[in-house]
Amino acid sequence: MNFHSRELKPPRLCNEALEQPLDEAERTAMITAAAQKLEELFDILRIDHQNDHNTRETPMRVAKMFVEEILEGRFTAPPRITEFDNVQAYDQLIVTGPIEVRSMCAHHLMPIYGHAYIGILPASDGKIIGLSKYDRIVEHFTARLQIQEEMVKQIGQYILDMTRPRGLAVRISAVHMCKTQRGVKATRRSRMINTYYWGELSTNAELKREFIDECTALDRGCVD
Ligand SMILES: Nc1nc2c(ncn2[C@@H]2O[C@H](COP(=O)(O)OP(=O)(O)OP(=O)(O)O)[C@@H](O)[C@H]2O)c(=O)[nH]1
Repeated sequence: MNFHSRELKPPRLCNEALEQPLDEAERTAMITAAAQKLEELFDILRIDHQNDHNTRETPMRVAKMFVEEILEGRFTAPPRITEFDNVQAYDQLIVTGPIEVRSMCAHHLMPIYGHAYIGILPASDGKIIGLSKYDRIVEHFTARLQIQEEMVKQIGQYILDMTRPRGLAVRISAVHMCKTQRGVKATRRSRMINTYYWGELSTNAELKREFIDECTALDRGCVD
């Protein structure tokens, strides 16, 4: 699709971002084009979006929701990261979470929701990033069509590139509504949990155990 002078090539994967973030005019053009296609979809599904007061604005609403919310991470730049020098050479495990995960599954376009936990083993001569930035990074990489295995790796790789820690772990525990609301109609308590480890966290069993224990405590709300 061509918006104005710039050609917006689709990235190879649905969970990758465009080469350049959308500018305001491109964003508006994308929403308008998507709304027109959604109107066509409604026509095919025999939903009278012109006369039914409940669905009159829905194609535009849904188009906006996709571009500005659900897939926002494909169309915007990754969050700006504030780095601090690791002045005290802090080199022990830091665990942060739960961080809200709100995403959409690439196969059925159904919500994925749950929590992320991040474990960082900083390098004593490296950088420390602001705590809130982990939440922003998760928000950015989950606002795409995702599968959980790739989501943890994308989040981790970005943190790795930004901070070069000695070790890193990214864990997500989430409900996939493609499994609970349709198909096998699994119980809503059914979740998928996966963890990806890098550096010392991938080789040191004690550190892994410490990370999992902290996640379990945070998950149970044991830590105030
Ligand atoms: N490994 C993995 N599988 C996922 C994820 N999200 C959804 N799935 C699964 O991907 C599969 C989708 O492919 P298909 O088997 O072609 O879809 P389907 O015929 O509608 O399958 P059912 O969901 O079993 O009705 C389903 O088994 C989903 O449960 C994810 O994040 N990771």
